[in-house]
Amino acid sequence: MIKAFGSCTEEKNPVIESAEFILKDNPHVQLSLAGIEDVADELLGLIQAQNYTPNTWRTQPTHFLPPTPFDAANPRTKQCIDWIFLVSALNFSFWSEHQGLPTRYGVSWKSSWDAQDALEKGIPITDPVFYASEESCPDALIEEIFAPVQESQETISLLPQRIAIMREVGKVLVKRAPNQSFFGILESINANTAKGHRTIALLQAILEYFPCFRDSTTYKGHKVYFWKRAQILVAELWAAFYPLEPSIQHPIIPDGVDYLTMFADYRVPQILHHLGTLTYSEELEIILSRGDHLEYGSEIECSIRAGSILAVEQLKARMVNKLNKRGARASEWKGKHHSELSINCVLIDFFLWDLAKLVEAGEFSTGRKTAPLACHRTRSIFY
Ligand SMILES: Nc1nc2c(c(CN[C@H]3C=C[C@H](O)[C@@H]3O)cn2[C@@H]2O[C@H](COP(=O)(O)O)[C@@H](O)[C@H]2O)c(=O)[nH]1
Repeated sequence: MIKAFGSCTEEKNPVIESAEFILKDNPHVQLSLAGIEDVADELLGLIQAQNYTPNTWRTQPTHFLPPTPFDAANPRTKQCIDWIFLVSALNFSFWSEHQGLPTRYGVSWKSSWDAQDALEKGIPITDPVFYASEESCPDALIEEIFAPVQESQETISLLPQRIAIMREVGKVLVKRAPNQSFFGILESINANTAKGHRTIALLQAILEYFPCFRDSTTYKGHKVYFWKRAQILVAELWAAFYPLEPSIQHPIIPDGVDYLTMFADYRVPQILHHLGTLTYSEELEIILSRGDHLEYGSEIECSIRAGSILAVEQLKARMVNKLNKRGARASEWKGKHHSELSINCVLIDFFLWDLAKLVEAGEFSTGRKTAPLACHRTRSIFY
């Protein structure tokens, strides 16, 4: 049965099918196959040189780390899973009307993304029972958490929607999740789903339980799916709990993330275009330079996201091919913790996102002749 929000199919992620439909004869966005070929080489080189692995996730200063080795009974494990869940629910629309200026929105309170800091201050921010309730976690506290730095001339975008999402997802967890935690959902899926199907079942469950994760729209009369936040939730859980020892099976995402596509936001498309994997129409380039807003679900907005999904699929195919050709899949990966690592869209996406941030901060030069075009401006709860 195809559900209103879409069904994960075993054969192919519907996000890829949607992107293919959108990109066919698309007047605004096309893949540059020559660019993709070169960038695949370039990225492989960078990923290997930097020893970039799923464990790199652990090096981000704001990430709340789980205990190692994995310990289901350690309260921090549940807290970490619930923190990743909450952050993924709120992981949208941070682009600023004041891009590049000191007046842009910046969060003043460390606790807003730093769960460790919040917990130390006695705010149980990872606990759905706490944030589902207006009594224990009033709107005013959420506003305070997202309050801007003094020099900022804007507040966080879509604050009412963020508050509504916290209540919505919190209430679902409190009512329906075993142990009132996302960890309960995860454990129940892993226990009740056949081997090889658990990642898909998890993605499907996220879409079923939480309407605010259903990132889909209609393109030329056809239902299309992007599922950015739902997929990145699975991916961040995978990266956060990626074992430090290669011989150990993944404790919570045992079937891996090969099923997932990249997460179509506004930052990764920007770097993919800058690197030369995508070509844009003149009209689209003008729209981006002018900073025009693009409606969620509009044809151009769908096209940008679809282009990024397929560019990363193509990059992955070429990178895997190159590794296989070199016979290097197992032997040449000298990751810090892993001698064996295969490329997937999640790793490429995370690497590109981090790279985009370095380029934006002027800390890395891609050697391209022109600077990146501005990212596209869509105000949406989905990315
Ligand atoms: N495709 C993709 N999009 C990502 C992320 C992340 C962060 N993930 C962490 C996990 C691994 C990485 O190492 C990161 O530390 C955020 N976003 C999206 O970007 C936008 C915010 O951008 P800006 O306004 O510049 O801060 C917003 O739509 C947000 O949802 C990612 O990884 N992939």
